[in-house]
Amino acid sequence: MTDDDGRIVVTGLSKTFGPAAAVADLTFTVEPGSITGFLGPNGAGKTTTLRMLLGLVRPDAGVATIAGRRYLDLPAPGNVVGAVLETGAFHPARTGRAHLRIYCTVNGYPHSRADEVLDLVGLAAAARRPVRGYSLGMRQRLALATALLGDPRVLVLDEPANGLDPEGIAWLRRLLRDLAAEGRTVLVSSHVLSEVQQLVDHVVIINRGRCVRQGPLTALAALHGPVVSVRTPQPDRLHAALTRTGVDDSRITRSGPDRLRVTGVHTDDVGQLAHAERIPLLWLAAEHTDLEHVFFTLTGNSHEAAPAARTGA
Ligand SMILES: Nc1ncnc2c1ncn2[C@@H]1O[C@H](COP(=O)(O)OP(=O)(O)OP(=O)(O)O)[C@@H](O)[C@H]1O
Repeated sequence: MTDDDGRIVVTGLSKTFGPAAAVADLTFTVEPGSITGFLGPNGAGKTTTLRMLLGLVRPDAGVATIAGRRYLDLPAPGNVVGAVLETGAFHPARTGRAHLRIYCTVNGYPHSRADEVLDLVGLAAAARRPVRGYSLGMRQRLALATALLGDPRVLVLDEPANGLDPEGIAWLRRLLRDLAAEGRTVLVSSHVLSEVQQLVDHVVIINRGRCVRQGPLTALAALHGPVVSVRTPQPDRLHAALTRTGVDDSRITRSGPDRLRVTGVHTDDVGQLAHAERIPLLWLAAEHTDLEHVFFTLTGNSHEAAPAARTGA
């Protein structure tokens, strides 16, 4: 397996439905050996992009390739790409095992492969139960098992964390990490960064059909800079002192009656400034970078940024 084998390359992809562009001149690359989060708010164009990548929707312009070819031009797509776009398409009366065996028959895989992937996704104990009794999380696992049948180099998963409890997410993280460590390409979409933050090491963030950021998750954290939370009986004076030293007003928020939250400065700077101005401080702390806040800033959905305002506590 060489690195080129599993690269996803999206170049200038566009799709318009009626008057509105769902995807507009979208360009990004997903590298093998890592887990990439494909992120954007609801309606950003994630599913449309994945459907174009998988040959289910014809782009108006641009091209998406997997391992150097368009999906429809891949000679044995099931061995190259495993995809989960929706998890509702199971026959309710069929057992998980029967569902997978049908896929084995259709694709020419041995039936033993069904049991292997059931083991892999932790569904062996439920293999002989009808799917109608499966929880949403179990359906997610079965969908993932279906995608893994052909031992694909590339995995494309639409909202895989949806329906999983924290234990399920931890399990998914281990599984995807193992698959990526084997050199596979893993692309997972989500509209909630916090849901996949522990899962991914790279991100492609889209908004209104366009790429607004791509790169390592750690770079996203650096984009935000440090965040300081400070309590003082004189928040207005401290606010004014900060702006006098050049801190932009937009970086200072009042997060409580005696509390300010300041981005882009360090605790040392705030402490020294308060001392110089003789402003008493009751408390001063560096906050963990709130990636969700960065995400909302990038995608312009600041009205949803309530969790960020909460973090001063
Ligand atoms: N078949 C279609 N016909 C008309 N409009 C569509 C169609 N598919 C998607 N759209 C529109 O394109 C835009 C992008 O939708 P898409 O489902 O790709 O976004 P998304 O990022 O996957 O959102 P979500 O997280 O809600 O699934 C939306 O405005 C949607 O209403």
